[in-house]
Amino acid sequence: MILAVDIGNTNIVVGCIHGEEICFVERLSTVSTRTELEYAISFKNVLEMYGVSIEELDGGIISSVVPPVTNIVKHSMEKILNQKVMLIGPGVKTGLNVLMDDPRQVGSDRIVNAVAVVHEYPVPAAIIDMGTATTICVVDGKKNYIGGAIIPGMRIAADTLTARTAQLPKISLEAPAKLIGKNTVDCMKSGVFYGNVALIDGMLDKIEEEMGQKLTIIATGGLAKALIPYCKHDIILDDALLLKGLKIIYEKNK
Ligand SMILES: Nc1ncnc2c1ncn2[C@@H]1O[C@H](COP(=O)(O)OP(=O)(O)O)[C@@H](O)[C@H]1O
Ligand SMILES: CC(C)(COP(=O)(O)O)[C@@H](O)C(=O)NCCC(=O)O
Ligand SMILES: [K+]
Repeated sequence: MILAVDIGNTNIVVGCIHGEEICFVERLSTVSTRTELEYAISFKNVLEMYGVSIEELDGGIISSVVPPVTNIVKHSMEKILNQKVMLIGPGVKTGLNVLMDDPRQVGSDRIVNAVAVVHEYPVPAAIIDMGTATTICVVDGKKNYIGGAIIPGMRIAADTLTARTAQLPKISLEAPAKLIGKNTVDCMKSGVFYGNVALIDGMLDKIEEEMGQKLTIIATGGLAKALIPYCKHDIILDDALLLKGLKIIYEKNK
């Protein structure tokens, strides 16, 4: 069994993978002031909650898009596992052909998601990751990573609307009953929520147009579950996509 960790700008996703089976997926907040010990205690607690003992773990792997937190988390995992932990980055084989101006610039979460997709789903494919940012990544019919888009995440969009105006309150991110809002809060919720639904559908239409073919579409990330069911495209929800990619990369490099 391996301990797989994905450090995002809002949350650290933690999971254990045994063979092909994802045993659990949980989230801790990404907090740059937390210490190695504090993260180690959190990881130990999560493992204990799911009845996983340290002896069952063969190793660990991390993907991070938050450099200031990467080493703190890496060292905390090494403390628990008592061995070196693999970090996605230079020198780690992913098997993915990244056709970008500078492949090193691409966020490791986007690479790892794409590795899982080419392994598990028909290509060409588009991956939507709705986290702090909403990212779209496109894999072509030859399993090349060819690019995508980076969009302000739904929480960022809502919070910026609140922060940069005098009269707009902080809102939660659920779908209001009607698209045409009758009060400030419902108007904001409609704009942010249904606006993002339209954005996803619109981007997918345009991407399929540019590619000249239909794509398999897979969505992941903390906000996907709530929003994707409202989209008109056929979209597969896969909460564990990144963990699956980490497992594949771990096996390739161990
Ligand atoms: N289980 C959940 N249910 C609803 N919203 C969630 C859940 N998990 C995360 N979120 C929301 O998703 C966003 C972060 O998504 P996540 O994929 O964890 O981000 P990142 O990878 O950027 O750290 C936040 O706005 C958070 O409030
Ligand atoms: C685009 C991101 C900020 C998304 O991060 P997240 O929302 O998962 O926290 C991250 O993948 C990143 O920092 N990428 C580097 C730039 C790039 O991918 O081109
Ligand atoms: K992410």
